Amino acid sequence: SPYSVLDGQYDLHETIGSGGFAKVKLATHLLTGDKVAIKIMDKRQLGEDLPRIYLEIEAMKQLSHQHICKLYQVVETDTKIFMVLEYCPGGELFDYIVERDRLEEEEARVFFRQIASAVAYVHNMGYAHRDLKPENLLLDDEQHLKLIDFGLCANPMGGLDQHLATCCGSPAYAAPELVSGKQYLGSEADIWSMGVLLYALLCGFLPFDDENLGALYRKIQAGVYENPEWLTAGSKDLLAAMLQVDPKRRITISQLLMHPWLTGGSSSANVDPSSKYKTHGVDEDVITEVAVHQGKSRVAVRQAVLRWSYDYLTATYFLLLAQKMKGNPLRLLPKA
Ligand SMILES: COc1cccc(Nc2ncc(-c3ccc(C(=O)NCC(=O)Nc4ccccc4)cc3)c(OCC3CCNCC3)n2)c1
Repeated sequence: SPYSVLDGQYDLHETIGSGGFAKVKLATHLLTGDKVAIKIMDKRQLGEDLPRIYLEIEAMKQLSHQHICKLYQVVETDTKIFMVLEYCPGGELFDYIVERDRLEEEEARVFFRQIASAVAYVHNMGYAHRDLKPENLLLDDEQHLKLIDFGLCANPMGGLDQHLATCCGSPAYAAPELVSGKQYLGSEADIWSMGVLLYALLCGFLPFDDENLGALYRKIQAGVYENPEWLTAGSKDLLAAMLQVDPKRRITISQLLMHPWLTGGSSSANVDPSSKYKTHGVDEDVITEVAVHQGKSRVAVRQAVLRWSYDYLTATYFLLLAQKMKGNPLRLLPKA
C-alpha cells in the first residue's frame, strides 16, 4: 500500500477530511495508543507548489502554541509527504456553530479569546494566516480551539496574492483590499477575517453573503452589514472596529487583545498571546519513560530528542509530553 512506510509506527483509519491536494486520515500512534491526524500530500499533484510544503513544515516546527495544532513527525517518500499532526476529536468549529445556530455572547467570547491569542502569536512569529474561517478552527478534547492552516495559505507578511484562487476557498471571509486585488498587509486582512468569524459566532450567519461572486465582492467592499437585535453594544463596537473597509483604520491585533469586549465579561482573564510551551530544553520525565522503555541511557535518549528530527522519536516525545501536561500517567505500550 502507498502507506506502508508508516507500518509499525501508525495504524491508519478513516479519512477525516480532504481538500485540494491534501487528504487527512485519522491514525493511531502505536507506541502510545494516541490518536493523530496524518495529512497526506502527493508530491506530483503539488507540482510547483511543492516548495510551499517545505516552507509550511519549517514554519510548523517554529509554531508551538496551545491554540495551534502541533506538528509531530514528517515522513517523506519519493511520491508522498506525510505530516503527522495533533488530532482534534471535537471536529470543526464550523459544525459546532451550525449545530447550535449561534453561540451565546459568553461562549463566543471564550472562543474568540483563544482565536485572538493564536493569531497574535502567528503574527508575532512574522506570519499572516490569510485563511481564517471556522473550517480552520478545530476543537480538542477539552473544548479548546486549535487554529490550523489546512490550505497552505499562511505566509510571511504582506505581498500580493498570486495564489488567491487556490487557497482562500470561500471569499466570504476575505478582506476588501484582498478581493480588490490591491497590495495588502496579511496582518490587516487577518483582522477583517476575524471580524467575519466573530460575526458568524454571534449571529450564525455571514455579514456579507451572495451566491454571485461579483455581488459578494461588492458587498465586502461596501462593508455594510446588519446588526441583529441580540447583539450587545460591546460586540457591535468590536465588530465595527474589525470590519473597517479601510485597513489603515482597522483595529490592530494588539489593540484587539485589549478591547473591553475581549477582556470583560465574567471570565475576565486578559488574552495572553505567548505560548505556554517552553521551546528549549526537554522534559526529564518524558526522557526517562522513553529510556526505560527502550533500555537506553537517559543521556542517549536526550541527545536523540534534542536533534528534533521530527521522526518517530520526536512524535513519541511530543505525545508523551501532552499526556503529562494533561496530568495523565506516561505510558508506552510494549512493542507490538
Ligand atoms: C471527530 O471528527 C472530526 C472531524 C473533522 C476533523 C477532526 N479532527 C481533525 N484534527 C486535526 C486535523 C488537522 C490538523 C492540522 C492540519 C494542518 O494542515 N496543519 C498545518 C497548519 O496548521 N499550519 C499552520 C497553522 C497556523 C499557522 C501557519 C501554519 C490538518 C488537519 C483535522 O483535519 C481535518 C480537516 C478537514 C477539512 N477542514 C479542516 C480540517 N481534523 C475530527
